[in-house]
Parts: sequence; C-alpha cells; structure tokens
Amino acid sequence: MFLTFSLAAFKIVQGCIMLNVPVFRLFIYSCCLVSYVALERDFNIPAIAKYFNTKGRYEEVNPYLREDIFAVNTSSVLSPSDQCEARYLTAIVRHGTRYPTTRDIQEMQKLYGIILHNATGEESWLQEIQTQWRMWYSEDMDGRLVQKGVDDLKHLAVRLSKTFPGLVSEEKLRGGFIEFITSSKHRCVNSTLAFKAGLTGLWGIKDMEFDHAVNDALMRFFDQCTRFIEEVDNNPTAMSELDKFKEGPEMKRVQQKIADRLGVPYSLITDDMAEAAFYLCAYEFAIKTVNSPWCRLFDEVDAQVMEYANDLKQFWKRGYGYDINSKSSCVLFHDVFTRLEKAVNENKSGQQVTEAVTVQIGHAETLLPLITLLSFFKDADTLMSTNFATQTQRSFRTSRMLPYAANLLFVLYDCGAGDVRLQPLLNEQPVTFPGLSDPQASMPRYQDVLERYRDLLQGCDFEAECQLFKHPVEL
Ligand SMILES: O=P(O)(O)O[C@H]1[C@H](OP(=O)(O)O)[C@@H](OP(=O)(O)O)[C@H](O)[C@@H](O)[C@H]1OP(=O)(O)O
Repeated sequence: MFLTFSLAAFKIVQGCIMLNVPVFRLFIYSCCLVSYVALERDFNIPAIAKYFNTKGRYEEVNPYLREDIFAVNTSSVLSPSDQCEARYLTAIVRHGTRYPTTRDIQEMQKLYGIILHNATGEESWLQEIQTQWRMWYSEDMDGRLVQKGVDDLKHLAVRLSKTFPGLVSEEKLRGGFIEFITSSKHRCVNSTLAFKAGLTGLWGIKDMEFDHAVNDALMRFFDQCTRFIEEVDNNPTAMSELDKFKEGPEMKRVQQKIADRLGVPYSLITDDMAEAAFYLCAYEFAIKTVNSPWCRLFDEVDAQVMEYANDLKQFWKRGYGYDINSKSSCVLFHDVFTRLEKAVNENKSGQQVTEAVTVQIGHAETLLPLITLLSFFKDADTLMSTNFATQTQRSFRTSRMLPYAANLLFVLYDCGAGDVRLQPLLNEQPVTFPGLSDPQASMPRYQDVLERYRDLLQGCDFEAECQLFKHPVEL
C-alpha cells in the first residue's frame, strides 16, 4: 500500500515540477517523503518479526514505539478516577537486547558453513549471504548485552518516569526511595546500569551514584530449586513434547522448504539448522535493525511453526507444563507481596512509603514462572506436539509476553477512604488478574487480589516446593 502511494505521489511530483507548480509541489513532495520514510521503516521490518518469541524486539509488542520510543499511553494507566494516587510500584524486568548465547552461535556458524559450501541457488538474497554477509558473531559474545539492549532499558526508564511521575521521579531517586535488584548475569547488571543511566540522564544527575543489589535467590531462583533442576532442567524426558514436535511433520516441512530454497540435500537442514537460521534473522534485526537475507529462508507459515516450537520449550521448561516450574518462583511471589503489604501498611498509617519503587532485573525465565504462578495467559488446552494446528489463537505466546526488556509491573494506588487498588501491567499495558470479577478488573481492590491468591500467600513455600523428596509424614 505504501509502495503504491509513494509511486503515485512521485508521479504527481514529477508532473508538478514540469508544470512548475511550487506550493502544490511542496505539499506533494513532503507527502511523498513521509510515505517513503514509512515505507523504508516498514520494509526494514521482517514480515516474520512478530514470531520471534523471546528473541523479539520490545517495539514489535508495542508498535507505537517505532514512531516515538518515549511514547506512553497514560490513558490506560491513570487511576480509575481523580482521587486515586499511585503510592508504590514494583517492576520485574527482563534484560535488554543481547547477543546470542554460545550454543546458538555455534549452530549459526555451522549453518553458515553449509550455505558457503553447499548452497546452489541463484537468488539474490542467497548471493548476498554467500558473497556480502559475514559471520560476525563470536562465541565470546555469549549472551552479553548489546548497545540496543542498553537503549532498551534507558528508554523504558524514561517512559516509566512519564507514566508514573510521582513515583519514578528525581526526588524519589535522590531520596533513596528507588531500589534496584539484579541477577548476577552481566546482561542483567548492565541492564540495571542502563536503567539508572536513563534516569540520571533524564534529570542531569551527575553528583550522585545509586546502588543496586545482586540477588540471584530472587532473580535466578530456578538455579536454587532442587526439584526443578532434577525434574525439569536436567531431565532429558521433560522436553518430550518439544522433541516430538521437532521430529514431527510441521518442522520436517519447514526444514525441506529451507533445503529447497538453498538447493541442498534435505539431510543437511536439521531442526537445529532451521532454528539457527531463524535466530540469525531475529538477531540481525534485534541487534542491527536490518531485514537480513536470512529472513528469506522463511515464509509466514514456517515462522509460525518455529514460534510454536519455542513456545513448547517455554511452556514445558518455564510455564504450565510442570507445576514445579511456577512453584520455583514462590520466593519471588512472596517478595512481591511482602513489599506490597509493607507499602499498604505505611500508606495506611499516613507515613510516606519508604520504598516507592522496586526495579528487579532478571531473565525471561525469571518472569515466565511468576506469570504462570499468577495464572496469566493460561489456555484451555495444553501445548502439545500434536495440536499445533488448533493452537494458532493461543494466549500463551512468548512473542507477545517476553520480548527483550519485557516488564511485569504492579502499581499500588490509594483512592481515599481506605480504598487501595492494585494494577498489573505487562509491557506497559494493563492486564487483568485472572479470575477476578471486579468490573474495574484492571484496577481491582488490593484486598480482592489478596483473596484471589490466598492459597499461594498462605502456602507456596519455596523450600518445601523445591525439596526433591518430600519427607514421609512422621507416623
Ligand atoms: O536459546 P537460548 O540459548 O538463547 O536460551 C537462553 C535463554 O534465552 P531465551 O530462550 O529466553 O531467549 C536465556 O534467557 P534470557 O532471558 O537470559 O535471554 C537463558 O538465560 C539461557 O540460559 C538460555 O536458556 P536455556 O533455557 O538454557 O536455553
């Protein structure tokens, strides 16, 4: 559509120039320029970018940010009426855009070798990979944060200051009322530094520095939950549905189509090679914002299959597949509600809430078990190797939940006369606590939320849940 408009506008401009019609020419010329810029921007976005799972950009989840990275939608997060005031905010944030992990880089290098030495097609995109594109990824990159990832967190910090000016403020930061907690992984520590830099840069703060606490018990709880490690992480049969899907007809067809496009034997394009090609398209876009020739190896149907395979991995490794996946996040769940309860009590006694904002920076596997524990994005049907065709409308879709810089926010509002409300947001958009019937479900009463999660609040004991062998009841 943009192409047609641009070409038509260009023709009009040509005519105007020949007729020397200045004002009209200027107007049309500017329209042509605007549509060209839009065209250029949209052409830069791979058609399959919305299927990149946890390798996707934040901008594809909130497309309005492509126009203005600092845009906020305050109408959707303002309090339910004028008398409500935001009193406390906790944000659990995934790190920003990163390099591939070493394992993925090794697979990418293997695929690049196949294309250099075996591919026989004549298409221009293949020639571009074979003669112009260079393998620039190296194993030492191993998931480190890239500059785009620094920008992701800086921009998020600024947007949150615009959305919650009474909480994410210079006064609160300087007063020590904003706490930072991070995973020990370099991509998370550097994301924390970037978030802080976004705020100090916004307010021109050069005379102060702000601490952050490294806390893997909270941000990498999955590393310390013995039952998860034994029954899922280290259990080769735990990913059986993913393994079966990778051997199934849908993935086989994707592999064959890639092999046909490259003109290589089917035996060379394994499911790992298909994943490596998909990741190359995703990383070239996320890190460099280029629509690389690697994306030409997939059509939309192929991309949906690749997306489903990764959602199967996340479902069974971090999501609803096994109860221990979500129960391993009990420590983080209780931490969140302990902070909320403290803020409610301080607010009730008329005190200033000592900690106005908590920013906790972790991983996709920090966020997803907690999202699962709270029953967000739970579908009626389990994701299986055999039901891809009926899952196209599933709500458990990591491409929408968990892009780089994904963030789960809980905002506490004081609405006067003891009316305290709690608003959940995912990626800056309000979400509804599952199972709450409150008409203002995106801004429910805090007490109703406590009631909804009463069983977890009274139970969900990390030590008990993560014990490998439940001790037999003493007879
Ligand atoms: O497929 P890779 O190796 O990239 O998987 C990574 C995880 O990346 P994700 O699957 O979430 O895109 C990485 O999570 P991140 O949020 O830190 O990017 C995780 O830390 C890393 O261990 C790999 O997870 P895996 O489950 O061990 O494959």
